[in-house]
Amino acid sequence: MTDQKTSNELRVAVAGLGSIGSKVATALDQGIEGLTLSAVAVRDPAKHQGFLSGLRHRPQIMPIDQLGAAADIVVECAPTSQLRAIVEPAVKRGKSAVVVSVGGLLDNYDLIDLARANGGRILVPTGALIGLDAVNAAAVGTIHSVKMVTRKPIDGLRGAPFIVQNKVDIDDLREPLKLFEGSARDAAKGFPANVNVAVALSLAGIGPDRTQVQVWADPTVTRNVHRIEVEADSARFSMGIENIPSENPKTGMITALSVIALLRKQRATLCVGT
Ligand SMILES: NC(=O)C1=CN([C@@H]2O[C@H](COP(=O)(O)OP(=O)(O)OC[C@H]3O[C@@H](n4cnc5c(N)ncnc54)[C@H](O)[C@@H]3O)[C@@H](O)[C@H]2O)C=CC1
Ligand SMILES: O=C([O-])CC(=O)C(=O)O
Repeated sequence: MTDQKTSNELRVAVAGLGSIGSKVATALDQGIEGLTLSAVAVRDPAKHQGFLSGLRHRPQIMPIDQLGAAADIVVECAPTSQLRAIVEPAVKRGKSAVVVSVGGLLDNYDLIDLARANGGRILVPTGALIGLDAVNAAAVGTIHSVKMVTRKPIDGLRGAPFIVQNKVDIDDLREPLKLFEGSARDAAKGFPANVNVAVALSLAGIGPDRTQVQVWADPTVTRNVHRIEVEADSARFSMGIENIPSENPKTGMITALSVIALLRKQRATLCVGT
């Protein structure tokens, strides 16, 4: 597919049609002002035939690293391991990349310089979190501290590298267990599919080394619970969100909705919130 445009609509490509990507693709297909779903990348096309046939306008299926040539905005909805293959070709061409695997940005920080050098953009939605508008605003002044506590049901944590490497048995827990306490950077290494939110929070505020994170395995909760305390020279605020897990137990349902809300803002006449 060439990079030629046929209308003023922004062409959007979705990389990965899992829990987040399938909802984003559906919303685009149903209509978001000024945006068209132009392409998708999937690992196993046969698995997604039913879904793609149900769309009103069938997008092209392309290899993940070619989406950047076929769209104005590429939405990364894949595992962290695919982040670079998705974002690099887009920002190199001066396009925008929406990134949900935010933790992966920490190991690929040069992508931000690459985007800057080529007029590209990297957009991080608030995702499964809350209040990044307030954190952004507070960061214009001075933030003294940001603390976040994440509690997830056991199903949402199984297989995390921290748990596997430290051989922690979480299956028979009867009460909450604090698994980790440290920086957002280290939390992302230990729990790459669980604390993208902590990295997004850190990038909005005081960075991945100063943002303090706790991760708890909690058999008493059924939702992914995040509580945040911010102490700044302009304000002190506490925020909390209790996410209903999607069909992927690690991922809160609101994450896809946050991406859709961000896409709606790209061409909306009225934009509310920063
Ligand atoms: N920023 C945030 O607030 C949040 C971010 N996330 C992150 O978002 C990402 C996506 O999450 P989910 O949709 O729940 O994951 P998912 O596992 O449901 O979907 C990922 C999809 O990517 C596909 N995929 C993998 N390799 C591919 C390739 N080479 N080409 C094309 N497709 C490929 C998989 O087949 C799968 O369908 C994850 O990294 C997750 O950790 C999740 C929750 C919150
Ligand atoms: O969905 C959530 O609650 C948060 C999550 O998985 C992440 O940040 O990776």
